[in-house]
Amino acid sequence: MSFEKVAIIGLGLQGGSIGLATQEFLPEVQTSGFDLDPATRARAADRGLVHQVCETAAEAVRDADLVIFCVPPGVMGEAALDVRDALRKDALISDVGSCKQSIAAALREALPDHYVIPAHPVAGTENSGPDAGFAHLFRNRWCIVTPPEHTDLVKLSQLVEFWEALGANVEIMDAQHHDLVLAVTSHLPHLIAYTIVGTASDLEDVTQSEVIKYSAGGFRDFTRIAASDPTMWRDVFLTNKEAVLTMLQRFTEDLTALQRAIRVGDGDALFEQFARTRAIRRSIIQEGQDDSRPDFGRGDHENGTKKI
Ligand SMILES: NC(=O)c1ccc[n+]([C@@H]2O[C@H](COP(=O)([O-])OP(=O)(O)OC[C@H]3O[C@@H](n4cnc5c(N)ncnc54)[C@H](O)[C@@H]3O)[C@@H](O)[C@H]2O)c1
Ligand SMILES: O=C(O)C(=O)C[C@]1(C(=O)O)C=C[C@@H](O)C=C1
Repeated sequence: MSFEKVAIIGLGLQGGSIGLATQEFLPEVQTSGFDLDPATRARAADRGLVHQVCETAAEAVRDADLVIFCVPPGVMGEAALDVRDALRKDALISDVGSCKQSIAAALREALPDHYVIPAHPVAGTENSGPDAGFAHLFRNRWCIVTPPEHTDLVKLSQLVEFWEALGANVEIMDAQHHDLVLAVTSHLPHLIAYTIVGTASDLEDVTQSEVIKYSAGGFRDFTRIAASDPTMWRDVFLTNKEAVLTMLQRFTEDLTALQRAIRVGDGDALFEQFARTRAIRRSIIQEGQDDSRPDFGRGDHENGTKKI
């Protein structure tokens, strides 16, 4: 492995998982970490999320040749500014943020003299904080790397090698394209889940206890997604605003078309749409991309997504 010391800023789900995975799959690499929250630092030390939990961000990045920011999207820039003067000159800067264009801009503005190669592991759960991380989070999951034009190819291949060592399948993508794709595959589904769970619990003739009692079906899957971290998701929608609004516009048009089909009794239109989406789900399963990985089910780890 090209890196000798990896510093992780933010020791929640992502930071903790990177720390644990690095220790498990790259035992020769030193890991250090910092979190703004003292209770999280204490818990990170108890769980051994990294070899060394530091009291300051500057101390964590000292001598590190890879620094990964694992904080909410809205504070990437300020977290980077915190370490600017303590960084090694040749340290590679990366992150795991869910949106790429605005985070890349914030990191580059804070650290103009460093190589910044952003990344996004498309792997997560609805849990957050220092107890949420686990070493196998990235196994067989995509990690999308969004290098800037004319990036240093050696540094890029080192970062790819790092993520592959943690078990991820790496894809290189343009940041703008990433934000558009993830707006529809990740951000919009979260917005829909937050909306539908809120709507159900707001209904005057449906009590809270009924929402819980009858949520054994499809609705239950929505409640899992809607339990995701409010800080992170507030930041995702504010930092990927344009792409989300574009996709939301398309979604609203399609929803209106279905609404009309129901109103006018157009069963063919409904059947056609549902048959098309069923085929999509089945092709995902055929390609082995469903979420029923043997290491990702109930009981295999403490805090991963449980199938419900
Ligand atoms: N949760 C997911 O499913 C998921 C998946 C892929 C990527 N991401 C991205 O990963 C990043 C982290 O998300 P997470 O799920 O690990 O969140 P998390 O809430 O579990 O962890 C974030 C941690 O950052 C700490 N923090 C906040 N500001 C800080 C600062 N200025 N300096 C140091 N620490 C600070 C918080 O105390 C917290 O412990 C986000 O940018 C998110 O978009 C999340
Ligand atoms: O499985 C989940 O709970 C997730 O929401 C993970 C998920 C996703 O939407 O796929 C959430 C945010 C990310 O940036 C990447 C992964």
